Amino acid sequence: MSSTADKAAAPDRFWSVDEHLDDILGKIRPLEPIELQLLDAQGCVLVEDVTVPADLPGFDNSSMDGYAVRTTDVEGASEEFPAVLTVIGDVAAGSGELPTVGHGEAARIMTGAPLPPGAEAVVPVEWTDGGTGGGPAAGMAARSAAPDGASGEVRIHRPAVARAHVRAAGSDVAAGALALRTGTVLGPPQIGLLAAIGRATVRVRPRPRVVIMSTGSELVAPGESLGPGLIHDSNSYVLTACARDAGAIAYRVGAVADDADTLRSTLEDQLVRADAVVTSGGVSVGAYDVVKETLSELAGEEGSVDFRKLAMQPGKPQGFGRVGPDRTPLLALPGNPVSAYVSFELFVRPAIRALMGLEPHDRETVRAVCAEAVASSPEGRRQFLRARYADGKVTTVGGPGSHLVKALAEANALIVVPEETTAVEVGAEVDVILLG
Ligand SMILES: Nc1nc2c(c(=O)[nH]1)N[C@H]1C(S)=C(S)[C@@H](COP(=O)(O)OP(=O)(O)OC[C@H]3O[C@@H](n4cnc5c(N)ncnc54)[C@H](O)[C@@H]3O)O[C@H]1N2
Ligand code: MOO
Repeated sequence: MSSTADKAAAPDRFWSVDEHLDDILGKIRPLEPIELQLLDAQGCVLVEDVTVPADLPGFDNSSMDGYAVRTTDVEGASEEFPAVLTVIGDVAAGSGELPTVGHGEAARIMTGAPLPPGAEAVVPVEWTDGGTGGGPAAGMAARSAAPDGASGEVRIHRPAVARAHVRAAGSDVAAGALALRTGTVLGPPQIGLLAAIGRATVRVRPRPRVVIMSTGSELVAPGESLGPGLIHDSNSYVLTACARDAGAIAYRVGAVADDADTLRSTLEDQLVRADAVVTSGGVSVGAYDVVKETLSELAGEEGSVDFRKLAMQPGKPQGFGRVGPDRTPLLALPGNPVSAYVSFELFVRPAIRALMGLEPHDRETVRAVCAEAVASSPEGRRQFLRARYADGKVTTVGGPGSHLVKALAEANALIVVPEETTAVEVGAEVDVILLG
């Protein structure tokens, strides 16, 4: 990592990709935990050990629709010589009052219903006549259509061992056991487990609120017509989508004009709802690069943002700092659309994950064979080429131009050409970041 003294000594030096990322991650702390409703906690990191308050399942219950019986009553039963039992009633899922099954008796029972006292096993309805007096039943008639099914006689065609088709209380997880350990990322199955054990809320690190601001007086919102020299603002959309995809709650701010006062006041307004701010555009060396101009002048309570050149392509000009009274992290990305996207992947995505208390890096990098040559790559810069990866092979899509959004939309990977490599031959192996 570069010290302040290094920077003062060489203000124009190129930062490596790793130095810039280290600088960002070194200054980002995970957000303070809060209690969230289960569904709001999806994708978040748990910050408590969750123990199971009561057995799951909470009671012995049937795993099949069938008949709850005593095993001795069905010993030796067959289709030819069925055991004939008196049906004493129904036990449906949710039944609170249970009939006691005595000798020579059976209760018709539904999947998930509590095993009634006296019964030792469940015989699936397909192994009975379903109370019809005919051959093997395919299922039970609906209670609404045949209320008498809960009475009369049933012929059982097979014997049953004790506990057959019975799910024991606590067989999923017992009371007092650890359900989920602190640090667990809450995906759908973990949320399901929490709900099953009765937890309505959990303590997690929240999703960061990320404000996305694109800048540029040439930008017009999609859906609006273009005047001369104007273009549609795509960066704020792609970056908002990226931020959501990374796990953030993203707030897209419409394009801000290249005007220092507007930028400053918009930023001030947005800081109240931001755990991080991402800007695009205005970080290069032009006369209208207002982000750089405005944010590099911040001082004292306003925080500070450092603008630097990175040894990468695309994504050379970048800014990073902390702004406002809460020292909210701000990442200023270059405006070229591909540069903005690649910069998000490399720097903002890990930053969002760090705010959530997650391992910053989640994109998989694999080795792949280049199916076509890369004619040239700038020496001293790590190049990220848009590509399609499949079955161990990778092919570039589009060229290296940072404006090629169609090719970006076709890519599923980035080829990483190292700083010292200036060309890649067909058949050579390269690192490929899979974009997921
Ligand atoms: N003389 C130099 N010129 C440039 C250099 C340099 O080193 N010397 N660096 C180039 C590189 S590399 C990049 S990347 C860009 C970065 O420029 P800015 O961050 O200042 O971005 P802008 O000038 O605002 O825009 C660049 C380009 O991208 C388009 N753009 C911007 N915002 C959006 C948006 N929200 N949606 C769609 N397109 C957007 C904008 O119209 C420009 O075409 O600077 C190079 N120049
Ligand atoms: O670095 Mo720029 O991001 O090459 O187009």
